[in-house]
Amino acid sequence: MSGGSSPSSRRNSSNSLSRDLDLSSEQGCLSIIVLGASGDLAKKKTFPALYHLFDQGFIQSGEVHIFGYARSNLSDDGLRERISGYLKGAPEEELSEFLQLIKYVSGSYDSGEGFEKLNKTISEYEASSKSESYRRLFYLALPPSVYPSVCKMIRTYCMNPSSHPGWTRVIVEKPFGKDLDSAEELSSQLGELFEEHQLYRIDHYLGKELVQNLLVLRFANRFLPLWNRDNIDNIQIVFREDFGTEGRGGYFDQYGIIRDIIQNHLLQVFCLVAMEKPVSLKPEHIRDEKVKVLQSVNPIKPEEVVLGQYDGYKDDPTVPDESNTPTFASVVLRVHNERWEGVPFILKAGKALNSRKAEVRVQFKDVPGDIFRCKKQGRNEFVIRLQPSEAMYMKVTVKKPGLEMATEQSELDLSYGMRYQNVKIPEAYERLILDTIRGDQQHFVRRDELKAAWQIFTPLLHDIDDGKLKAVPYQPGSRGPKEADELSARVGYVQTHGYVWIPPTLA
Ligand SMILES: NC(=O)C1=CN([C@@H]2O[C@H](COP(=O)(O)OP(=O)(O)OC[C@H]3O[C@@H](n4cnc5c(N)ncnc54)[C@H](OP(=O)(O)O)[C@@H]3O)[C@@H](O)[C@H]2O)C=CC1
Ligand SMILES: O=C1O[C@H](COP(=O)(O)O)[C@@H](O)[C@H](O)[C@H]1O
Repeated sequence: MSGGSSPSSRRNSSNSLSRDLDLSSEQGCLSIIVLGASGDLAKKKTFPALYHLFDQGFIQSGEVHIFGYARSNLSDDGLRERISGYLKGAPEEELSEFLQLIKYVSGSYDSGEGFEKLNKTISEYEASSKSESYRRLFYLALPPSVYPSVCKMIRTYCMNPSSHPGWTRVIVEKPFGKDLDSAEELSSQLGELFEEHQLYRIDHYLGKELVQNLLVLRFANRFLPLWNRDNIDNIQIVFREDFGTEGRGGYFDQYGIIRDIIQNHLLQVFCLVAMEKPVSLKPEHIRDEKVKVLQSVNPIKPEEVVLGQYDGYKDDPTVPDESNTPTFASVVLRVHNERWEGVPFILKAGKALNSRKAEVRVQFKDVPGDIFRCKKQGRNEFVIRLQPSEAMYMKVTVKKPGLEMATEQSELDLSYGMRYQNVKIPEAYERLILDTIRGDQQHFVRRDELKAAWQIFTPLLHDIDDGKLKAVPYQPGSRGPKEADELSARVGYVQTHGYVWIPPTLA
């Protein structure tokens, strides 16, 4: 938690940034409305992200007001108290200044009454602000089942008044549907109410520092023409969590790990790893390339899928005894294009495993004409660790220091904790909310991208739902089913043995 800077110095830093980014067209009175304000996501992610934006001067008193909306009967102070529970350690003065920006409005998600009241509260604040333009940002921290009715209410009662310039934007959270048909239905319902440029489909992985860095890494460097089937043998995109579905079994059981993690978070990472260079950094150019690569993915072969369910998952009373929902999956994607033909992309995610990490591991082919017996040392691997402890490292074979001409594996290492010691890496939600305020859709999922993503996974998901593919049991705290490592080996991944990393020290 940062602190210590005075509100005026925070404002100055924000002003200079605004100037650099030429955000003058994005000024005026800003209302941020968090729908589902009493819920988990709002408490744990949305309000803390708003606080951090405030703390850094990106949103400021006098310009912004925050409204919480939910069914619960709460007072302004009641909501503020809940939020401050998740902002422990924040300097008291700043926290209290931030909390004073928050108002609570209670109402249901499907009746005009509550939304009329909400609109009235926002309008009173706007009128008192004396601003020319009004910006309204709605954040739906809600279950997707209520998106259509809530969006209809926003459209009917709460749009930015046409008498004032400005905008209305809506952030929606995943899951966007359960399969291709349901996602398309949801997209059509929302599409009838809002234009695509007003909708921000959030995938918080796109707000992570090293995910955003993928584009820079690939397209701002000269050494990565190696990034193709001639040099790369296989690529793994891995998500591991060392805790189970604790308390979320009821939700999780309806979705499973493929819908929860792979179809969205890992597939977005896949897009950035596999797509071609966009024409420019314009959001539409980037998203065009993502759609293209998604459309080049071949149908998934059932023999290139391993599903697992950890022992004890069904002990949760909200999970049915006969559940076949996977808590672990390893799925091989194959891309039918000139760059990637023949290179397996192994997308692997699991809960209740032996470690927590998310990474991209690019494994290169064996060295041809191997005079140094490199094969024994292991292949070159380029690892981009998204979390925890952000890092990029390339495992390389080098001469072992000494008199002998011996080799060993070492690493070219960019550990963020070492290289950027005084830099605070922002939370994903912080960035993405700021992007929405600025109208930058680069890191949000476009409708056709979502459709292409569901097209890849829907046949597999239907087979799982129909019980045609079974989840094998695995021990909590393990690596997951051994069948997953066997699948990786079968499609070409060669595990390196004997590599030991010695963390660098400052001395
Ligand atoms: N800057 C930094 O912070 C750096 C840190 N390191 C650290 O050094 C250690 C070793 O690095 P590295 O070799 O890259 O990473 P790991 O040893 O974590 O993993 C190497 C690969 O082996 C796989 N693997 C692990 N166990 C098995 C198994 N039993 N069967 C089959 N496959 C297996 C992993 O799969 P899976 O992903 O499924 O686990 C992964 O693909 C790590 O702890 C790493 O974080 C190294 C370099 C730089
Ligand atoms: O979207 C989700 O992500 C979290 C993991 O997010 P991370 O930023 O901590 O990696 C996961 O626990 C949850 O099941 C899923 O819905």
